[in-house]
Amino acid sequence: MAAKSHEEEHDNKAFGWAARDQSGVLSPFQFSRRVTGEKDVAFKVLFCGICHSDLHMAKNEWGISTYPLVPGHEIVGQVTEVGSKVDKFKVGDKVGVGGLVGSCHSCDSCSNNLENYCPEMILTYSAKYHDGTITYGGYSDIMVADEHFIVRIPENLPLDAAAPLLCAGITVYSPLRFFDLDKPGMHVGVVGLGGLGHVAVKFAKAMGVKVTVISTSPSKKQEALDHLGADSFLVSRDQDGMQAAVGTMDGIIDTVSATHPISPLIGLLKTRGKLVLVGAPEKPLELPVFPLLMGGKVVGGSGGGGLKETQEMIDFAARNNITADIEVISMDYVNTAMERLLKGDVRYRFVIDIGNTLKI
Ligand SMILES: NC(=O)c1ccc[n+]([C@@H]2O[C@H](COP(=O)([O-])OP(=O)(O)OC[C@H]3O[C@@H](n4cnc5c(N)ncnc54)[C@H](O)[C@@H]3O)[C@@H](O)[C@H]2O)c1
Ligand SMILES: [Zn+2]
Repeated sequence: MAAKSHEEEHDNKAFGWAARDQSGVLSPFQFSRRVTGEKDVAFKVLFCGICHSDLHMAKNEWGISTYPLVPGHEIVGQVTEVGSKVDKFKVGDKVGVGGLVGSCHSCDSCSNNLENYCPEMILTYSAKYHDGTITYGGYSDIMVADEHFIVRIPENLPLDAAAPLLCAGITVYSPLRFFDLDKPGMHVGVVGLGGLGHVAVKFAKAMGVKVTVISTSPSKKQEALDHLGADSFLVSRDQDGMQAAVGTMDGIIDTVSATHPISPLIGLLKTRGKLVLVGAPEKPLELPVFPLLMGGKVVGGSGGGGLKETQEMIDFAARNNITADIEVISMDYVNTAMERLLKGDVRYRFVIDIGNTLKI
């Protein structure tokens, strides 16, 4: 039997924008989503952030993309239907979905609320769901997901500026907590002042940490200090400034999306300091060993976060009035937005107004 088309494999009609090949260019796409199952929550998508991962995936830079590919994993909206066994959500609730829509629920990682590290975790798009069909992300009109993967958006957060917390937010919050870089008085560096980096500054400041932004763009200095609340700003090419900061940081969150040298960053760490990589360049970074040995330093990584921690992060954001700084765009601007994102020309996250601008 021939496989059913994207439009017919499920009963609910859906519409979004998809990349068709490695050009990454997005265009309108009709597909379908499953009928709301007994543990599912269905919602109308209102806003969706554009993460740099969407760009890497649309262009298949990590070699795992399946086309047609509907990106989007910073998805927020309002619940339209819940399954008969859903008890945490009701119609009208404001909710979101981040990077994950499934996991095995029985491995060590899942048992420890780390669904993000489950070997069978299912990404929100371009992955195979339990029923064998391909998942599609939030650049689309409707969404359906198991209630376990649904996050409640606190009432006081604006939906558009809260959307990026579902990926950018949890991606930086989780390592600050796990690597013990969340203690008041500590000194943390944030490398790359983009979508992830700017919310890293906000979370770290709310935790009482002293923050230094390390960036290639001197033009971002004033805003980082005055507006985002960073304590200091280092231009990575400024050798004198970098030299003066050697050995001063307890940890560094590196959000850079392209390959870059990490030895200067390791140099900034105190003895036993930690460099945590969250940016995901397509090519490997060079790992210099001696700078690590000299000072017992640690290089680690972190990917997203589990669902319990994601809810904790967004509740923390609500208590501390943390949202992303966004540029809201219409759906048909998405390809231009992707080009600008590649050039670092956004302060600091594009969010698509799906509810008002996605038209068949
Ligand atoms: N670990 C995870 O779970 C996770 C989650 C989300 C995103 N990511 C990855 O994190 C990276 C950043 O994502 P984002 O959405 O914040 O992207 P972004 O484009 O908004 O920010 C990236 C920042 O890196 C800077 N940059 C780019 N190339 C650089 C270079 N060669 N040297 C120094 N700085 C450079 C840019 O100017 C920008 O400020 C991407 O690779 C993305 O795929 C990882
Ligand atoms: Zn992301």
